[in-house]
Amino acid sequence: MARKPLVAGNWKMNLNHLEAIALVQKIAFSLPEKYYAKVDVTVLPPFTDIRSIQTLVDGDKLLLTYGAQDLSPHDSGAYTGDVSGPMLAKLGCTYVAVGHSERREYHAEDDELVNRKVRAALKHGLSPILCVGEPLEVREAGGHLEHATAQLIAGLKGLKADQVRNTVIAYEPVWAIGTGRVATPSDAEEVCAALRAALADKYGAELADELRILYGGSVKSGNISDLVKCDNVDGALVGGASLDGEEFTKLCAMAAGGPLP
Ligand SMILES: O=C(CO)COP(=O)(O)O
Repeated sequence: MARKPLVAGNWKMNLNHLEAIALVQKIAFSLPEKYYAKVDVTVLPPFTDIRSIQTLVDGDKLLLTYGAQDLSPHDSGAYTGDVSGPMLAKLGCTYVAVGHSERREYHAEDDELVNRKVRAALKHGLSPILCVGEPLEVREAGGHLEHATAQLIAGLKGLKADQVRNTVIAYEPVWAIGTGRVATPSDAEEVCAALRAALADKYGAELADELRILYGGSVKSGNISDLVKCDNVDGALVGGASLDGEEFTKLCAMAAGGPLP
């Protein structure tokens, strides 16, 4: 089955709302509309930027979507500093990243919490981008397939096939994030294929075939083509390169199969 690639720009803790508007305008201006037939493009800004982006996307009827980098497992209540699924849904978010390795590391998020966040996202009509991936020592010890697969299964625990249909998986090896050390296409394919096999095992081949599995970690316009040529890599979760409008636009065009005119 041909899955439409998705390129998601994870801005992390960068860009205020004015800078966000400028970047989204730049992407909208630089990526011709016809590319959206071949690639879905989304940006995941900090929470403080989302309302501004919503206004711009709605007002100018832009074809890109947007989402958030995290959400609370709760719907509302005394959870100082948290932002809930209903709040993000109300802002028109399509996606929300869950279980990014930076959240797991700096906020001590474990698989159980990640699973609750995946459920919260799905409950409110948001597509979770469930991030999995091994640290360097696990890769060096040869445990990367087991590690990523275990995180995937734990993140989706208790969910039925119908519920996971709107989920996106992102394989992001920790050693490739922000290091300039991109996984080789065959490394990425090996893990993404194993993740799809695990999904097929649990939910059946038909659903596993539909779900998009992204690769993330030092993706740039110069290496995206070889990654998306892999059978089981359906796009990218992009950090640093998503902050530069020109570079990100080029990257999206390459993911769609060709350079910009
Ligand atoms: O963490 C990432 C995306 O979520 C990857 O970051 P870089 O593209 O900067 O390596």
